[in-house]
Amino acid sequence: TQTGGEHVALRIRPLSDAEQEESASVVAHRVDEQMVVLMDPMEDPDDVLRANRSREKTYMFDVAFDCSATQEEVYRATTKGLIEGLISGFNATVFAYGPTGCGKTYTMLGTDTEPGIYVRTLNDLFRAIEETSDDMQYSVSMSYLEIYNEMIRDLLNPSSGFLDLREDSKGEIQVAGITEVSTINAQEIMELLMKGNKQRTQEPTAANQTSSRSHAVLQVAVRQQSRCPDVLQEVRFARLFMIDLAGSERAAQTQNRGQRLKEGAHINRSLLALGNCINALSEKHGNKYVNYRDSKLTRLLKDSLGGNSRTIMIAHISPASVAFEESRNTLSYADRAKSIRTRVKRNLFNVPYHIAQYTSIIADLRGEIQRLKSKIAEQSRRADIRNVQGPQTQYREGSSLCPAPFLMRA
Ligand SMILES: Nc1ncnc2c1ncn2[C@@H]1O[C@H](COP(=O)(O)OP(=O)(O)OP(=O)(O)O)[C@@H](O)[C@H]1O
Repeated sequence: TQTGGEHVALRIRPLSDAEQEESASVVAHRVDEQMVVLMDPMEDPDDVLRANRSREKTYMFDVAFDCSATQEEVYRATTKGLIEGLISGFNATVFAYGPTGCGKTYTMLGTDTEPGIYVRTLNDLFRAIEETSDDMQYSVSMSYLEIYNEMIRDLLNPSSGFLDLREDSKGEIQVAGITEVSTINAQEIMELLMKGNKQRTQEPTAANQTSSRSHAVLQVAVRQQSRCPDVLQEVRFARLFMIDLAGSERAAQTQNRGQRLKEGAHINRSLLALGNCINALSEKHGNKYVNYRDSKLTRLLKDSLGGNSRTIMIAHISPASVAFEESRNTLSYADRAKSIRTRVKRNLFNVPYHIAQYTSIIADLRGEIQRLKSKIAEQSRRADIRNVQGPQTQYREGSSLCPAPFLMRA
């Protein structure tokens, strides 16, 4: 068992064209590797009387990035470290949080030329598996879904309708009927994810032309088993969730009406439930009751948030003055997430063997017994021959064939 601290990163994206056109100033700055300052755009630096009412605030995270950070740097500092644990049976979760248009999809999926965390993680996972595959046998499967208005859709097979969450016999939450893909070709995966992402419910909002209205969840399951057959076969199983959350802005702030307002309410329900779980989990001595059942997202993430998983949150903000309120909300949400503590244990279990497998193991063991029996028989036959020859040798004392020690004893 390991105690994993919540790992919270913050990424500030570059000013967008629209923000530049609005002549927005930059109010969010990365001070150093961990510190971020959000300045108050309303503040007049010459107004000494109001200086102590400033809303300027600094925040500390495990790691902070600004617009100069590359996709590789963000991946290395956040997610890369999870892979070793994943192939040893530890669950992990990475989620991208933040308001619409602040770079969540860019960080997670990225572009063809600047791929994000999904593909980089899978590439390194496959490489790590290849390096240990002499002794271990792995199977990897992937699924990609969205949660939109509290309904689950398979992004790899959108025509399959809405899917249900079920709890399996081990108490783990599974999505019934989801498409599972097993491929270790990174190019193929990127194509699948790009295609899947196009199936996401996206609509232009006032805040983002191609705003994702849903939470997208890429789930990777890794199953590992020793290559040598044994009656009690140990199996390690781990799940990695990589989640691109829907925009966290309040419905009212994006001037949404009708359907958009309803979506906003559902998105907020999931994010509120997520926030409530984070709050409950981060209270040191207070109420430890965490209600995961409040939304599909928190039910699916039950193990990741409070239970058995290493969790990384990458919060995203715009640097622009016009986004001050949203950035402030995001920074304090991410700040609260820092105090979650999870206990992570390796997922190990023994597979109950099928009768046919027992029969083949018994046949193998019989063969092994037979081989050992004949080896023992051969050895005792040789020993008998030596015993018969031994005394004769001793009687030939003095002869040139007699070994020196016998001569001396005589
Ligand atoms: N770090 C970055 N560097 C360069 N471009 C970026 C960066 N972050 C975001 N962008 C660009 O900003 C735009 C909005 O980003 P993105 O779609 O990732 O936002 P989002 O947070 O996923 O939004 P939504 O919640 O609406 O889906 C995209 O055109 C994206 O390419």
